[in-house]
Amino acid sequence: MSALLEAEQVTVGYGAAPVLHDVDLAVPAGAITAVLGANGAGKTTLLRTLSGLLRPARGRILLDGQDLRGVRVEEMVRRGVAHVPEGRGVVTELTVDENLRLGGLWRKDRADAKRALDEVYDLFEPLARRRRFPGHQLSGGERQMLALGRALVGRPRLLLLDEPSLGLAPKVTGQIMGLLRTLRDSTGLTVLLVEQNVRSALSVADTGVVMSLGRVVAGADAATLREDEDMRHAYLGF
Ligand SMILES: Nc1ncnc2c1ncn2[C@@H]1O[C@H](COP(=O)(O)OP(=O)(O)OP(=O)(O)O)[C@@H](O)[C@H]1O
Repeated sequence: MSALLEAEQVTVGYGAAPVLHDVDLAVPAGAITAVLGANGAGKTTLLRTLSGLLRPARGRILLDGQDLRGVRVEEMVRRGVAHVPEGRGVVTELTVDENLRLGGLWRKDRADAKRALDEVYDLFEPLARRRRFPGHQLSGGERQMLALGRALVGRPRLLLLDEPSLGLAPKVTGQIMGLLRTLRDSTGLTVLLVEQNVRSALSVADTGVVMSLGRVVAGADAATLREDEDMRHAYLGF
């Protein structure tokens, strides 16, 4: 499998002290990759760096083999990279419909933006029923659907998802994981999924990387990670 996105020897932090150290990562195209690790391991920082929100102090990020140095976040979106941050980022004062339309505003092909919006309503029936509801009236699961749906309206090639299961009932988490699989299979979507919920992440992912203290300490296919008892005990807590 070829890599859609790569990090090479990336070191990055918020101030002088690095949070990520010499991180190498290859995100295979058309697959779901889970990023696992304890609190504070650097998973969110990795996602923010890959989406262009944080600039590496050293190392480089490549999309389709092209160095992303100097590429702005808006341009990343145009190139098909969508980042759904932890906390969901729904605009609570706007309606469901307005939130979803925000995800397609930048697109020149207005007819396809409309089609993508309709597809999201087909995927997320609870959103279709609540089109005119303001974001603050939605449940946690619905907000998560909305954040995901808004990203999908932009027809991304790569979805960077931070903790989509946070605060959700297991059933809703299962639905979201199932949807990621469906999108991978039907559209070839590439997903990088940060999750505390290791079991659910490894149940849906094709491959996984394990982070500890700002470093990638392991990378393997998901089945291998599920079965590696030493790894599970040392880093994954189950
Ligand atoms: N905005 C920030 N400013 C300074 N330090 C930060 C900032 N955000 C995160 N850090 C630090 O970077 C380290 C890695 O945090 P990060 O959020 O990337 O980890 P994580 O693996 O995503 O953990 P969690 O699951 O708790 O979100 C932590 O030590 C954290 O305190």
